[in-house]
Amino acid sequence: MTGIAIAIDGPAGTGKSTVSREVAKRLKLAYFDTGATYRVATLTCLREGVDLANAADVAAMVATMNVELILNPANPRALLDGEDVSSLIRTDTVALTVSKVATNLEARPLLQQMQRDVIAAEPRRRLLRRPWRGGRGPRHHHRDRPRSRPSHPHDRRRRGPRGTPRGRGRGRGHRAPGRSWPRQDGLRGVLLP
Ligand SMILES: Nc1ncnc2c1ncn2[C@@H]1O[C@H](COP(=O)(O)OP(=O)(O)O)[C@@H](O)[C@H]1O
Ligand SMILES: Nc1ccn([C@H]2C[C@H](O)[C@@H](COP(=O)(O)OP(=O)(O)O)O2)c(=O)n1
Repeated sequence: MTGIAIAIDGPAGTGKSTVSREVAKRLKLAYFDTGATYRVATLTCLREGVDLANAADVAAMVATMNVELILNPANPRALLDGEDVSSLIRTDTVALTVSKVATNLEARPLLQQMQRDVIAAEPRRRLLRRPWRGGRGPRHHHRDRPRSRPSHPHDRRRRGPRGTPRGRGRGRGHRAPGRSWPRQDGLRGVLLP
């Protein structure tokens, strides 16, 4: 047996996340909020002015976004280009638009692969994945992933005219303290000691 899966279901706002975090805390598991990956992707697109109805543009942005998730159940955080966006991704603006990214059949497999990468890179502690209400996306194979960073019309704006990073002076090269699994682009998990 490789693990135990616990499903917690219920309407929004009924305490699924709270229970999941508490379970993770008590069992000393990492806490990986997969919904946060969709929320961060949505925030990124909103910030960069990407049309959420344009599946290819959204997917290109998802493929290049620089996200770190702190998997500590006592204080799970989401960092975008080093900036803590944990509160921003919970705003109504994101909540009302995140489904457009979550149902984007080009972006979804990229995010799912990133989620698998985070899980695969967390060998020492098991992960508790938050349950969610919704259907399954298409299965995605590693070989389908773009091998290099795709060119994108928003790239120039993201980098700035002279290649300056976005955020508060802590761009792509920034690494949060703690163990991390950096990728050139994309999502990574960080579990603070
Ligand atoms: N047992 C509880 N008693 C009181 N408030 C709770 C309880 N569980 C969760 N909450 C609060 O309810 C709100 C929604 O909880 P959350 O875990 O985010 O729900 P869900 O993940 O199901 O959407 C949060 O503000 C949380 O603090
Ligand atoms: N594994 C997941 C987790 C979330 N999603 C979708 C479902 C929602 O539209 C968004 C945000 O998920 P989140 O769990 O934060 O949403 P709620 O807490 O239920 O409001 O992402 C998904 O498609 N797959």
